[in-house]
This record gives sequence, C-alpha cells and structure tokens, in this order.
Amino acid sequence: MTVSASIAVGSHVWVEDPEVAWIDGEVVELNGKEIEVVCTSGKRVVTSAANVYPKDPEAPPCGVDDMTKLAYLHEPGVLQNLRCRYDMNEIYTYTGNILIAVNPFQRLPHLYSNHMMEQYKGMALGELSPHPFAIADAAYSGESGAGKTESTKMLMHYLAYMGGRAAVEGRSVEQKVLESNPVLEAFGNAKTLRNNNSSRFGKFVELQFNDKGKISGAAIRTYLLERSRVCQVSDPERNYHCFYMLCAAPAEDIEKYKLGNARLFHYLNQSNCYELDGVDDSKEYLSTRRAMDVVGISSDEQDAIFRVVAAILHLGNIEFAKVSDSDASQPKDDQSRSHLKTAAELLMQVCNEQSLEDSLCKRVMFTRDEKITKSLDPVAAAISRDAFAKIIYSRLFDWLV
Ligand SMILES: Nc1ncnc2c1ncn2[C@@H]1O[C@H](COP(=O)(O)OP(=O)(O)OP(=O)(O)O)[C@@H](O)[C@H]1O
Repeated sequence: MTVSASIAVGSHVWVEDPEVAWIDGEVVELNGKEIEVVCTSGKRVVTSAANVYPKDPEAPPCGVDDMTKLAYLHEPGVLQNLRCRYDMNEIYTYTGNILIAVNPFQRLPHLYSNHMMEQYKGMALGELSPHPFAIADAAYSGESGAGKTESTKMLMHYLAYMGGRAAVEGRSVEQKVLESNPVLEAFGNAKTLRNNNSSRFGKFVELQFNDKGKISGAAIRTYLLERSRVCQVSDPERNYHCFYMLCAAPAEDIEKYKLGNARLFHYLNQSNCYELDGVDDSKEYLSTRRAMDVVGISSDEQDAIFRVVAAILHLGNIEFAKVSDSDASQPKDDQSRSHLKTAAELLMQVCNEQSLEDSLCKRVMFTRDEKITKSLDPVAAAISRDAFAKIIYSRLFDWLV
C-alpha cells in the first residue's frame, strides 16, 4: 500500500528497518521522491516515500482487541497492535471473526479454566476478550439452519476430490464416504420450523487418509439423536424423512411393508405437514436405497432396516382399551390388533404377536427371589409403546452409523 500522497513534513510514519522490521518516526524533510525521517530511536533515515506507511498518532497505546478497529490495516499497524497486546500478555486478537493467536511461550492457565468456559458459554463473538473459547462457542452454537450440515458436506466433497481415487474394488472409498451423508440424513434429519432438513443429532466426522494422501475411510460418531420426534411431532414439523419416503415407496414395497398414505399413521399425522417444497419423497426413497448400495449396505440389510421403520409406524397405530373389570389393557379393536400383528411380523424373529402385546401391556419387575408381572392401564400401555418405538429407532440409527 503506498500512501506517499498524504505524507507531509510532520507526518508520523512507519519506516522499514533491517533489525526491528518497522520503526516509527516523524517526517522532517521532503525532497522529491525521497523523504527524511527522524525515528523514535533517534536514528535518521532517508528513504523513498513509497516505502513508508502512515502511523495513526491516536492509536490507543494498549492496542485494540479487533484489528478492524485500526485506522490503518497495514503490516506495521497490525504488528504494532499485536505487539502492544502481547506485552500485556493479551495473546489473542480478533480480525473480525478470525482469531489471531501469538505464542506466549509460557503457560497461562488462568485463561483456560472452567470459570472461563462458563464465561464464554453462549456469549456472542466480540462481547468478551478475544479467546479460542469464543470461536468454539460460535462453532458449537451455529443456529439451526445456519448451514453447518451443508458446509460440512462441501468440505467433505473438496477433501474427497483432493484425496480421492484410492484404488479399491467396486465403488471408490470417497464415493462411499460421501454417500453416507444422504443415508444418515434420511434417518437423522427432519423438517423443523427453521430448517426443512435439520440434523436432529450431533455428528463428528473423521476422514482418514493413507500415506499417499488418498482417502482410505471415514469414521463417523454421532451424538444424541432426538428420540422424542419418533412419537411426537408438532405442527408444522415432520418426523424423520425415512418415514415419509417409505410411505411413498413403489407399490411392491408398500405392499411388503403393509404401508399406505402417511396420513394414516399416528406418528405422522399429529402434524399437518407431509410434503416438503421441492422434495419428492418417492424419488428420495429410491436415491436413499441407491446411496445404501454405494455405502455397502446389502439388500437384505436394507430390507431389515425398512421393516423396522414400517414396524414403528404400525406400533404407533396400536391403541389400548381397558379390559373390563380389571386394571389391565389390551389392543382397543380389530384395527389395533391388526397393526400389532403386522408390527410383530415385520420385526420377525425379534418377537411374536403375543410377546409384543405382553411387552406393551404389562410391566415385569424382578425382586430378589421372584418375578412380578403388573398389568398396565391404557395410558401406561401407550407410554410403553412409545418408549419401545423410540428405543428401536435409536438402536436402528446407531446400527446404521
Ligand atoms: N452453502 C449452501 N448452499 C446452498 N444452500 C444452503 C447452503 N447452506 C445452507 N443451505 C440451505 O439451508 C438449509 C439449512 O442448512 P443446513 O442444514 O446446513 O443448516 P444446519 O446449520 O446444519 O442446521 P441444523 O442445525 O438444523 O441441522 C439447507 O437445507 C439448504 O437448503
């Protein structure tokens, strides 16, 4: 940056110095393109006007915590600011929302205590002194719909592009890695008030590279899937995408899983939202199946996955009624019985119809020397049904991951 036009006798400037990088001084003489500066060190320097930078005489002596507050954002200005702060053990400085750290070459434990974490929790960037906790907090608390998931996918695409083409049989590793996204989204994402494709779980993705810099695999860890959504959806949100996809599957699959219109299922019809703008669930079903093929989920496994999804929808439609003259409950009518039978069939080996009914309508307690079976009333049976649906969905999700 050349600012020679604004330089006059008396101007405060920065002059390059072979020993200390930049030294400040006052212009005492202008001589064509050459200027003479008396430095604060006492040294007199004659240099080209093009080689000096203006110095802000009003810059605060302790520096500023955000470089964007500097009058001049040039190299000597930036370095001077970092130095003033460093001299006061202020090793962190912002430039907008970028954090600059200067190595203090000493331990500063007071900066990283639990008390500090407590302070930064939920604070907007810039409200407190510059700190890595503030950056971590901003990254951690990116609002729903801010673009975390999409940005992660772009990053994965780029890294896969840079480190792609590892030679393996069949599909390339990077394709498998990338196609894991739509599979997880089908089962872990849902429409919320703020985001039509909101991730309802936390995710940590580790891409692994071999010694030639090619992608060799990925490890994905997920945290805390929102389970309550499986049984409870508030208008105008939706349950997890996979339920709607399966209800929009081709006719032979609908028949196989004994499904139908999403509006028929209690776990879906608590909200009036069934479709998403610009999304065709029948196409999404097929593309999720394709992504599962790419990831390496066999067709038997895919069938088992969707049987569990369908079984959950049938479970949700089982209503309970009181057995006359007792506290016990049973499926309310033929329709509920039929859903119970279908759920048991879809879950196959896991349970038969009677044991499924018992598990929903009774509670078994073990004491030291006996087993006590207690009948549940219809309200408690419905709670136990929902708990069962949530647990099998979250186990399915964990298995998929
Ligand atoms: N870079 C982008 N290009 C195009 N669309 C985007 C981009 N980032 C976000 N979007 C749109 O915004 C929506 C929300 O983004 P995204 O799902 O990434 O948010 P998020 O921060 O992960 O939210 P949540 O915490 O709810 O999962 C996306 O479904 C997409 O439609």
